[in-house]
Amino acid sequence: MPTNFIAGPVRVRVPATSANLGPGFDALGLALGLHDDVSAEIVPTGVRVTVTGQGAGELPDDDRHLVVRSMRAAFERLDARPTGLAVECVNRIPQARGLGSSSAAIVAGVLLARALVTDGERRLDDGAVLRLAAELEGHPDNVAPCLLGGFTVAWTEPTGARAVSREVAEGVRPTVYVPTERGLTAEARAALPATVPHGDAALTAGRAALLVHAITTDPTLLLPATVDRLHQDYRAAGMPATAALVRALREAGVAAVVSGAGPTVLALSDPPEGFDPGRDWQVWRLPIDVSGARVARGRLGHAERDPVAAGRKS
Ligand SMILES: Nc1ncnc2c1ncn2[C@@H]1O[C@H](COP(=O)(O)OP(=O)(O)O)[C@@H](O)[C@H]1O
Ligand SMILES: N[C@@H](CCOP(=O)(O)O)C(=O)O
Repeated sequence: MPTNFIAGPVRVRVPATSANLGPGFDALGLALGLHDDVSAEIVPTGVRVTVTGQGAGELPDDDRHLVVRSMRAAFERLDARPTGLAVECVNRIPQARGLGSSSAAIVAGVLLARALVTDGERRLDDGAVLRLAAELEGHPDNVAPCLLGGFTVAWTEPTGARAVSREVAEGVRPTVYVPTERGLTAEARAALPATVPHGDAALTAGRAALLVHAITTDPTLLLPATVDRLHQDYRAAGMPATAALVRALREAGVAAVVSGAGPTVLALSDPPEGFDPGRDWQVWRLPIDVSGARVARGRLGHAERDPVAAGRKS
């Protein structure tokens, strides 16, 4: 049976995410109140991508664009063949910084493709969307909070990725310290060893379990709960300023970790009055995104087209 497309554009708002949260490598993640807005429409021919904000003038404007590649992957699952695509991206999530920009682009693409197909939700349910997005990203810990919002635990079974989302306790106050320099996740993953000492694995597993309790119930435990021995030390040489800031914040009693694969630093509690991060970081206090990716009919409106998110001008 031929696939039918809906008439007119659809849009999606996708949150930034911070993965790992210290000990939860490739498993734990948090959705943050900083978003990309993307719209897509079926057009008679060709592929056209416009980008405003982060990545404008750098990202490809054709089939190589990650949103389009993700749409293509979803269309394939849906057995749908669009004639052409027009995509508009308003990006606020800094790219290659450890804030899940690639996952946001992938989730946007998969959800937009599904929304453009008339019976898309029936043919690609939410579980299938998570599985496909995790497959495209290569690990599930960013796409899970991006889709579900809140704090998520993700894991992979033989059939693919799964995830649960939990509400975050009051008193968890995320701040991100975003540097100018970039770091590609693929390169940071290449810095990891194939095996780790049993003691490091055991310690980290215990802290990851404690973190689920700390972040959902008792934030006073966040400092011990964010100790990791699986990835941050191995990656420190590639991001010395990040490692130094994590250390300084932790010595000041702040539950700070490398955000994702870095080089952004995530603090889950407030720094002491007058704390000086010591160089030119962009420092953003971000709310938690509780709803995850949201899809709607229609093109981007005036508010969605503002590339600078409210409160993000520090
Ligand atoms: N909004 C976007 N649109 C298109 N491509 C993107 C977007 N965000 C990220 N990417 C692609 O993903 C790369 C960064 O991915 P990655 O190294 O995983 O960093 P991050 O931690 O930001 O996800 C970018 O260099 C770019 O190629
Ligand atoms: N678990 C992954 C998380 C990568 O997150 P990103 O935001 O840097 O893409 C890893 O640590 O490699």
